[in-house]
Amino acid sequence: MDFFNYSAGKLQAENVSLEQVAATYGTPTYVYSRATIERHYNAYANAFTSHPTLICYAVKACSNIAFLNVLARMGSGFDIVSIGELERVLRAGGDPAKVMFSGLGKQAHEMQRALEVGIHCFNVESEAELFRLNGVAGSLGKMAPVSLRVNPDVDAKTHPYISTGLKENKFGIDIKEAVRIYQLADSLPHLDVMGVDCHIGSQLTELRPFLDAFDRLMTLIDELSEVGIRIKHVDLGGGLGVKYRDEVPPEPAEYAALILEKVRGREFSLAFEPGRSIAANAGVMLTQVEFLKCTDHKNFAIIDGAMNDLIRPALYSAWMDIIPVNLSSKGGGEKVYDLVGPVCETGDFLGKERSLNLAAGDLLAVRSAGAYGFTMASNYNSRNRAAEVMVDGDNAYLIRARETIEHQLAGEQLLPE
Ligand SMILES: Cc1ncc(COP(=O)(O)O)c(C=O)c1O
Ligand SMILES: N[C@@H](CCCC[NH3+])C(=O)O
Repeated sequence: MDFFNYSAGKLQAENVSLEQVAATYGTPTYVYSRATIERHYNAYANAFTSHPTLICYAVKACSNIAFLNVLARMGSGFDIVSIGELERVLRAGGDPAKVMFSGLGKQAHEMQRALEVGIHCFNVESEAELFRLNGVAGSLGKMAPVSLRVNPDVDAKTHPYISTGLKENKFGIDIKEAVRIYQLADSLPHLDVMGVDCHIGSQLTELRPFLDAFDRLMTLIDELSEVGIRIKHVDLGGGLGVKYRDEVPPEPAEYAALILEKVRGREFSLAFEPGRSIAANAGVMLTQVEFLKCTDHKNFAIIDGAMNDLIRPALYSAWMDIIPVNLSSKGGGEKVYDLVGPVCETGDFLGKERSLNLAAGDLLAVRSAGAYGFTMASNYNSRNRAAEVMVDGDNAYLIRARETIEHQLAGEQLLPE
């Protein structure tokens, strides 16, 4: 079911008119649907009821506090990669005991804060990080719960920039080295070896690579058991893809059925870190056409949303669906347009060669923008970052005001005279 639907030729999110949202809050604006976030989270939670499983939403996909709060109220855990993300989770009412701390460059102060609030587990990616974590935990008189993120060397068959589980990628510990490094972790006095973790990439549209990675982790777990190391949880990371155009990604239930088949008789619990599959299709970005510029070679629609607001098309050549908010445009009929922003870069486009009937002032919705949209936004060209709105049934709530120049200038100073 899609919560962004047309009613009488006008696009709505749940029962709220997006034209009204744009009139109230301006553009560009991200709009999320609470019901969709809940439905996507439940698709995971309900799929794994037969085995102890922790769903840790990957905060990097969309880190708005209201968005996180919707998930926290449902009992979700969280996968974080920085102290900033941890503070957001705490502010949103998330339970620190359900937080996984991923990322390959954790700083000592970040480890300290995470230990103080009592997170579930650190996913450690190198020997050097093990030593640092052991030192920080020791200085606090605590034991740090750890998993090693192993790199299982499987091809996720996704875009090279978002594939993370191959041996040439910077992530994780080579699975061939893993037993030795687990023994090292086990010997350090302030580390408590809990689990094994992997994350092989993002926007995967096939289950085979996940299953191959899982099989490799099972072999590792058996090897660890032979040397007396018992694994309590297996974290398979995130990565399940979504439909942007014509992809047919597997549902969490299909993924769960195959994994649950493999865990039968095993004692460890499971964890997952889905980001995109919860957030992407729970959000759209609204943008307005500023000008049309038609030349002999090309037609451009210059819109007020740009690469600083939504970088995925520029960074990965990602195709995002762009649809009119009001189907009755005053434009003179369909033409093929490149939809470009005002930023001074040729790569500043949100869509190319789209057939649309457009007039200046028309509103457009960029679909599937809930994940890696606002969180990757910047102030490039000193543009203010967009507003964020959450639709909940009949109501729309402003959950982050549009940035202002004053926000941007705060903290900057001139040199003394
Ligand atoms: C360690 C880790 N976990 C979870 C995720 C979330 O991935 P996705 O948004 O593809 O579900 C990522 C991002 O790819 C990641 O790097
Ligand atoms: N940001 C990326 C995915 C990277 C996932 C984070 N490890 C995207 O928009 O597709």
